[in-house]
Amino acid sequence: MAFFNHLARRSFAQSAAMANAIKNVTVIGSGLMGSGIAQVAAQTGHNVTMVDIDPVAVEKAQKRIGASIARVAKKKFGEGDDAAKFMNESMSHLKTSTDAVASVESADLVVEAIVENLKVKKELFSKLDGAAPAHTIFASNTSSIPIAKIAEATSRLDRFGGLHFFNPVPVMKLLEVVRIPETSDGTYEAMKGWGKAMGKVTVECKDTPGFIVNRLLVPYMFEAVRLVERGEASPRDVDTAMKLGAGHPMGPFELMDYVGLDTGKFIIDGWHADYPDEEIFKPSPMLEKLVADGKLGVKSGEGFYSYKK
Ligand SMILES: CC(=O)CC(=O)SCCNC(=O)CCNC(=O)[C@H](O)C(C)(C)COP(=O)(O)OP(=O)(O)OC[C@H]1O[C@@H](n2cnc3c(N)ncnc32)[C@H](O)[C@@H]1OP(=O)(O)O
Ligand SMILES: NC(=O)C1=CN([C@@H]2O[C@H](COP(=O)(O)OP(=O)(O)OC[C@H]3O[C@@H](n4cnc5c(N)ncnc54)[C@H](O)[C@@H]3O)[C@@H](O)[C@H]2O)C=CC1
Repeated sequence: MAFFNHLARRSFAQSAAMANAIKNVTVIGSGLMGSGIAQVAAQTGHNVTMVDIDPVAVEKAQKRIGASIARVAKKKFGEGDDAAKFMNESMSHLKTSTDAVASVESADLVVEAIVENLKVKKELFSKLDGAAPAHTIFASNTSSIPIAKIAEATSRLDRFGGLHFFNPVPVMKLLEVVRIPETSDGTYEAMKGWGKAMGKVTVECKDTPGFIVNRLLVPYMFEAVRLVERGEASPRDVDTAMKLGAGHPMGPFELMDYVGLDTGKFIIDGWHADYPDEEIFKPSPMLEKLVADGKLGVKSGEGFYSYKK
C-alpha cells in the first residue's frame, strides 16, 4: 500500500510541478472568451499575451477587461488602494499582440479561443506547432468541435487537450478539462492543476460532443427555439418560465444572445453534420435567419432581443 501511496504522492507532486511550470500563457482570440480567459490568467499572476488577428478586437478586449477587472476588484476589495493595486497588478501581467507566431515563443501553455471553425483552428495550431517550444501545452476552448480533430493538425498530441471555460469567464467557476487518448498523464495533470491555479473547479471530460455542459445545454436551448417556432410560447415567456420555474439565472433566449447566436449556429451545424439523424441536433430556421441578418445577440446589439441603448 505504501508503494501506491508513494506513487500517488509522486504523481500529485509531478502535476503540481507541471502546473506551477505554467507561468507564460498565450491566449489566441480576444473575443468574448479569449478576453475573459486572458483576464483571469492575468488576475491570477500569470504572464499573459492575448492575441487576435483583428487589432480592433484587441482594443475592444482591453476595454472589456478593464471594465470587468474593475467589477472584480470592487467585489473583492470595495473601493480604495487595495482595489487599485489589484487592478494595476493584474493589468501589468497582460500584453497584447496581433502576431500569433511570435506570441508563443516562450509560452508554457497556449489556449485557443478563436472562431468556432475547425479549418481555422487547425490552420492556427499547425502554424503554432512549429513556433512554440517542445514543452508547450496546446489547448482549445472549443464549445463543440472534437479536440482530436483539432489536435491532428499538430505533432504534439501528447501535449494537446481541451480547456473549456464558461461565459463570463471571470464569474463562472467551472472548467471542463478534456483529454484525447494521446494526452499524456503529465499534460492532463498540468492542465487540471492550471485550472485550479486559475481559481476554477475542474471536471474531467472525454472528447465527446459538447463534453458535459454543452451536450445538455445546447439541445435544451434549441428545444426552446423549436417550442417558439411551433407557436407554443414567446421567447420572453420561455425565459421567465425557466428563471422562475427552474431557477436558472438566465432563460435560454437571453443565454443564447449572451453566448452569441453565431457560436450557437456553429455548434449545431457541426453536430448536425456529424449526426444528421439526431433530432435534437437539428438546426433552427429561426436562428439561421437571425444569424444571416447579422443579429448575433449581445455582441452585435440585437439577437432574440434588442440591446441597443
Ligand atoms: C457556449 C459554451 O461553450 C459554454 C458556455 O459558456 S454556456 C453559458 C454559461 N454561462 C451561463 O449560463 C451564464 C448564466 N448567467 C449568469 O450566471 C448571470 O446572469 C451573470 C453572472 C451572467 C450575470 O449575473 P446577474 O446577477 O444577472 O447580473 P450582474 O449583477 O451583472 O452580475 C452578478 C455578479 O457577477 C459579476 N459579474 C457579472 N458579469 C461580470 C463580468 N463580465 N466580469 C466580472 N464580474 C462580472 C458582477 O460583479 C456581479 O457581482 P456584484 O453584483 O456583486 O458586483
Ligand atoms: N461565447 C461563449 O459563450 C463561449 C464560446 N466558447 C468557444 O470559444 C471560442 C471563441 O468564442 P467567442 O469568444 O464567443 O468568439 P468571438 O467571436 O467573441 O471571438 C473570436 C475572436 O477570434 C478572433 N480570431 C478569429 N480567427 C483568428 C485567428 N486565426 N487568429 C487569431 N484570432 C482569430 C476574432 O477576431 C475574434 O476576436 C469558440 O471556439 C467558442 O465555441 C466556449 C465557451 C463559451
